Parts: sequence; structure tokens; C-alpha cells
Amino acid sequence: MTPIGSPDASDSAALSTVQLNAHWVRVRDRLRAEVGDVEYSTWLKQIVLGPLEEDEIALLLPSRFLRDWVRGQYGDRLQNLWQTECPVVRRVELQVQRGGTTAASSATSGPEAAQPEEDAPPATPATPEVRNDLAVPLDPRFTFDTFVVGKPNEFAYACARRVAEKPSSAGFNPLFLYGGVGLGKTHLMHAIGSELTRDGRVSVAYMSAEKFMYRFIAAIRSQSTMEFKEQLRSVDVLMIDDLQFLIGKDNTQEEFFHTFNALVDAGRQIVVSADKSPSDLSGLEDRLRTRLGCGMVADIHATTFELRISILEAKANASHVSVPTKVLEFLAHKITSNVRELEGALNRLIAHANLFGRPITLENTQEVLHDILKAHDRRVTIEEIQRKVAEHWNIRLTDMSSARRARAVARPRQVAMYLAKQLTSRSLPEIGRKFGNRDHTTVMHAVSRVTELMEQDVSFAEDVELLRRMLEG
Ligand SMILES: Nc1ncnc2c1ncn2[C@@H]1O[C@H](COP(=O)(O)OP(=O)(O)OP(=O)(O)O)[C@@H](O)[C@H]1O
Repeated sequence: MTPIGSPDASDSAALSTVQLNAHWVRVRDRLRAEVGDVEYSTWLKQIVLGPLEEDEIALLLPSRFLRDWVRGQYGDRLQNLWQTECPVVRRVELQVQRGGTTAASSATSGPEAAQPEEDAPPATPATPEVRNDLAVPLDPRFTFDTFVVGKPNEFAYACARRVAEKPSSAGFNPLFLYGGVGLGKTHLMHAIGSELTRDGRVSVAYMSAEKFMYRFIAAIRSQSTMEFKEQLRSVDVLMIDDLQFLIGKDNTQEEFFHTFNALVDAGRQIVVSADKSPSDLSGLEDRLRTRLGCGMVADIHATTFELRISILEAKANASHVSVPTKVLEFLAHKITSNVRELEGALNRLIAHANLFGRPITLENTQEVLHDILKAHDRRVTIEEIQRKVAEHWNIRLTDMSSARRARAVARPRQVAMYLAKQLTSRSLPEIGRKFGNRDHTTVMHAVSRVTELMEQDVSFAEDVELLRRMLEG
């Protein structure tokens, strides 16, 4: 893929919609940093990216008043920022968006309340896939090409690819991706979105569940819920990230449930991600959980050493910096929790090497990353948990993996499983394997049983808390 802003992107035809959106995100961020949040929200938030024709980029505003104001106050600055960010763009044309659907709808006062104008010049839609203000520019780095596939994520990857190739196919709607923090759920969702919007075939809306809720609340406040609903229901593909955020937010869940049904009934595709499977998302309404589990549910498991190495290799290659295999292995051994942290550590090493012009070695890796490595050294292992729990209840360590079911043994074993889930980043199947090859459902049962018992029995809860504190050291 052509890197954004690379010299290869020398003419407007070479710029894909995704690249253009990425430039726009950066221009906007810079402008926001310069003018501050308040000024930005008052005047600039409502600008929508329009088409690029030759060297002129169109930016659309919902009213003539706002267009004139932005042109007078920020026109030059926008032009300079665009030229720096993307030299292909030489001119910025501020236009009034026909119908003004984007932001005038949620405006309550101030310039946002200005009415869209009938006599405004007809503007081409922002980009083919951006239908209204629901679509968030997708991160151009998160594509299928940059996603490294291995055992823990191959199923989720295959499902995501399938949805990107054939949205709304039977058995894959909704697609529910779940897994621990930083394991690639968002990356896969963006990859689906980028693929689908590549040639403007399909309109995609992607947002976090949190954003979904805030937009819903804003729509209620501005009495524009009908419009919000219509916007949501007009997309071909709706993707909601981190759905667990809706736990306990009953009204938003209700809204999401109806949107979900309307879209699926109309043959549109839904993609959802969360940190747990639908059945484990207690706190979500039963009917919603049931519907979420009706399509394809794909788990992204914790990374293996091999996958971590492959990811590091891919990222090191992409950065064109030589990183010795020993260093990659060292990082893959030390940073096991999630890919985001792994990537962060590698990026820091690369930045350091570039800054000081020094090659990366094992010695300077330890020096540069000493704080990250120290934090990881303190992480508890399942073996430690088993040892501490066995000592505490005076049972044999081997009983952690034995088949004995007597309560005196089974209960401490359940506590150890519970603590393993709480204190390590291991997946349920991995924890099960460490406890005498037990199934992940046994671990799930242990976690919910211990949670339940802690609520019922104060002294048991104190025991578990004490163990946790000892282990966390
Ligand atoms: N298999 C992979 N190949 C390449 N990069 C990956 C992979 N898995 C994760 N990453 C990278 O790790 C980072 C974190 O991934 P992502 O944001 O998708 O995680 P997530 O599962 O959505 O996490 P969260 O639960 O915090 O929302 C991203 O930069 C992503 O590109």
C-alpha cells in the first residue's frame, strides 16, 4: 500500500478515498490543536470532506453563513495545512452542502443552527461511502494486508474477509468479533470497512459503542432522534466497536437493538466487537445477546510466541529499520499481553535508533525499554497463582490439575482459575490447559461461581482478595 503523503501520491488520481480521508483527519487534528477545542467545535467541526478534483479539494459546510465565516477566518490556514499535508492539493474550495444534513441537524444554537439553503450550489456527496455524519474515516493502516494471521486469529480473520467479500451472506450476519484488549478487533473492523468502501460500492458507518451512545444522547437533546435513526438505518454496513460499553446503558441498548433489527431485516450487514462473547456479556439485555449470537461469533485468542514474532517482523520490515532476531525474540518473550504494547515497544526502539543513529541491539533494547520491561516482569504467572492458592488452602499443588472433585480441592482450584482470569492476560482455553487440560467452559463456570460466592460469603471474599493482593505484590 502506498504510504500516506509519500512522493508516489503525486497526482489526485493516485489518491484513494481512504488516503484522502486520512489526510483530512490529520489536517483537522492540526487545526483543532491550533485553535483549541471550543473554537473548533463552534465553527469547524461540521466541515465535511468533499471530492478532490485535480488540485482542488472541496470542504462542505451546512450553511452559507457558516461557509462565509469559515472562509474568512480559517480559509488561508486550511489551505496551508492541506498543502503541507498533501502537496497534491493546491486549493481549498469551501462550499455549502446541499440539504445540510451533516451537522445542521444536530445544531441547537449559534452558527450550527443556521438553516441549510435551497440556493446552495449542488455539492457532490463527500465521498461515495460517506453518507451523512455517521461515517468516521477509517484508519488506513488497519487493512487486511497489514494484519498478521496466525493460529489465534485465523478464524476471526477468515470471517472478516468473508464479510468484506460478501456482506450480509447467510450465517455471517451479524459478525461478532471478540477477544482481549489490543488483539486486533478494531484492526479487522477497519480492514472490512476499507475493503468495502474501496470502490465506493457500499456505505459503511463505523463507530465505537461509546460514540454511538453520545450521538444518541445528542440527538435526543436536539430533538433529532428521527434523523439519527434514519441515518443509522440508511447504511449498508454498520460496525460498532467495543459493545461492552453499552452494559448498563439501557436506553442506548434499546435503540441499538431496534437499529440492529431494522438493518438485519433489510438485509444489511452488522459487525460488532466486544471483549467477551455475547453469552458472557451479562448486563446486556437477553434479547440483544441472543440476536448478537445469531450470526457468526469469532474469538480472537491471546497471541502465541510465534504470532508475536511474525507481527514484530512485519512491523520492523515496514519501518525499514533492521532489528536483530534476538531482539524480536526477546520482546516476544517479555511482552505477551497484547499487540498494542508489543507494537509500542518496537516503535519506541525504532524511534530511539533513528534519533541517535545507533543500531538496535539487545543491550540498548533493555536500556530503552527498562520501564516497560520492569512492569512486565511483575506480571503474575498461572503457576504462581496455583502455588499461592494451594498453600493458602493447604492442598497439594498437583491437585490444581488433578481430576479430584472433592469440594476441599475443587473450590481452591476454582479460585485459582478465577485469579488467573483476573490477573493474567491468558485466554480461557489457555487457563483451562494449565489446570489439567480442562475445557474453557469449566474455567468460565469457575469464574462465575467464585464471583457468586464472593457476593454471598464475606469471609470467602476476603480470602480471595487477600490472595489477589499477595499475588499483585
Ligand atoms: N494480527 C495483527 N497483525 C498486525 N497488527 C495487529 C494485529 N493484532 C493487533 N494488531 C495491532 O495492535 C494494535 C491494537 O489492535 P486493535 O486496536 O485492533 O485491538 P482491539 O482488539 O480493538 O483492542 P481494544 O480491546 O483495546 O479495543 C493495532 O495497532 C493493531 O494494528
